[in-house]
Amino acid sequence: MLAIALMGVRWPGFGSHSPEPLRPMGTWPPLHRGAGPYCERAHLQEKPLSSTPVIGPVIGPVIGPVMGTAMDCAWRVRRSISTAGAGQGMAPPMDKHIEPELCRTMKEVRRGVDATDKALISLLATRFGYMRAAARIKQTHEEVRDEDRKREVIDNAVAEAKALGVPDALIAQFWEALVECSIAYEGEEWKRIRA
Ligand SMILES: O=C(O)C(=O)C[C@]1(C(=O)O)C=C[C@@H](O)C=C1
Repeated sequence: MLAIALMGVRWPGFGSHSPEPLRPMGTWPPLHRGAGPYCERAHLQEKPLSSTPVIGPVIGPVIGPVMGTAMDCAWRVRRSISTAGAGQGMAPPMDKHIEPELCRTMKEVRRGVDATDKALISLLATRFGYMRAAARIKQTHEEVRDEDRKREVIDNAVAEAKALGVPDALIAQFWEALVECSIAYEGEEWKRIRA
């Protein structure tokens, strides 16, 4: 048994479901920008406990399958959390979630969607704050709608979507609606401040 342990046999079940091979730090290929702020540093994670060589063969066969699942899940959540918002100053912290490519159940997917939506709302709250600022700064109500700037904002979003590999036609539609909502909000705000 000791000989097997010293040979580095892995703890059965621990991390055995991991869909990606673990690589030593620094050996991962550069991530496509589409990986986004929440996985930018994912490849810097240390190895999970699945690599523990000594105790594995002794008690692993007994508690491995149960603990393995729990540890694997915990590792995937931790891996996501520890990378949330990495390197993106404006990215809000995200609730516990598992990165999309690591999800295996709809429960995990929906938890990720809910966490993402919450972060998006936080960013939208910031954006609408800038609309209130614009409403305060613009001297006339006619200035609220600026078609040139609207075009520029949508073009920026489309360019970013292309860079991230997101369907840019959908993003263009999305931003059209977003800027129109922003104009409506800013217009109401402009009037409210001066009423
Ligand atoms: O840049 C502005 O002037 C804004 O008020 C912001 C904003 C936007 O949503 O980004 C809103 C209204 C304008 O038509 C253009 C852009």
